[in-house]
Amino acid sequence: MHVELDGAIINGRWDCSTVAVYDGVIDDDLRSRLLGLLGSAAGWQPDAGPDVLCWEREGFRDVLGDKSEGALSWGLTDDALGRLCSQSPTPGPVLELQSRLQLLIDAANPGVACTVCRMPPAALGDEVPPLAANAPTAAEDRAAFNWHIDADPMLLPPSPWTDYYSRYPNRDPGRPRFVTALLYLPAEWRAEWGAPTRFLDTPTARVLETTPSPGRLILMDQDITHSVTAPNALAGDRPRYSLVLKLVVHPPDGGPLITPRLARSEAVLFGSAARKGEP
Ligand SMILES: O=C(O)CCC(=O)C(=O)O
Ligand SMILES: [Fe+2]
Repeated sequence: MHVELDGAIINGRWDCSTVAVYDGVIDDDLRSRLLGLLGSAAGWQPDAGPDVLCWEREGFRDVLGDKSEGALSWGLTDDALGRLCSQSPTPGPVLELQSRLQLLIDAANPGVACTVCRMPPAALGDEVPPLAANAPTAAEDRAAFNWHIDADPMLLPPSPWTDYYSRYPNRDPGRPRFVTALLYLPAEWRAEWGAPTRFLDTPTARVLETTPSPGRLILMDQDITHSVTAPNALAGDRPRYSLVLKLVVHPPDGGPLITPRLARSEAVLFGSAARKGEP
């Protein structure tokens, strides 16, 4: 599935955000090794609940690092997050994920050499890690999962990044595109357990949902308003684990001013994205 939403004219150019859903990019072996990074030991049973040596109850941590009061959901401890984000060395499964994402972007942009990088600390500061994980469960306070954006190159705080690139609309041709890779990690997830990710088409208030499925990968623009939802009671205690990797996709240096694509196929237009050319 490759969907466009949030259609608008930006700087005289028709612009839409993308949500692209990929099955089969993350095979079961890589899925289970990535899930293993969210626990401390081989004996951990992911379906029984988050490993308390790596997870704690906290407010949902969005890109601003807020811990909203009273809304308790599971978040990785600082130590576990540090291990996940480490680049000395980078955990093997994360390296492999990154190289598959580069191949996927290569395939989506034939003949155009785009480069996939982690969101650098120069853009959002050291407080916002480029990797995060979620483990919503049915028992949780649903208010914990707010609508949010991950980041927007137009709304960055002053930083070395804005010194260099200034602020610009995401998807501006020739500029780095802010993209999030979201991965569903449970070994099994049934439709009746719910917990979709929701994406808001702001101009029409219509909501697009992606259904969790083992190893399913979502590539999405970071400026889309979206939210996690909690599983429903049929899921029991089972957490719906997801891994989130914040990326920037650079178009080629000095080449034609293009916007890197997130999928090769033609997009289905959702909500306001279908309004192109309307008065
Ligand atoms: O797990 C999900 O459905 C989305 C997670 C998310 O939006 C985030 O961690 O920023
Ligand atoms: Fe998010």
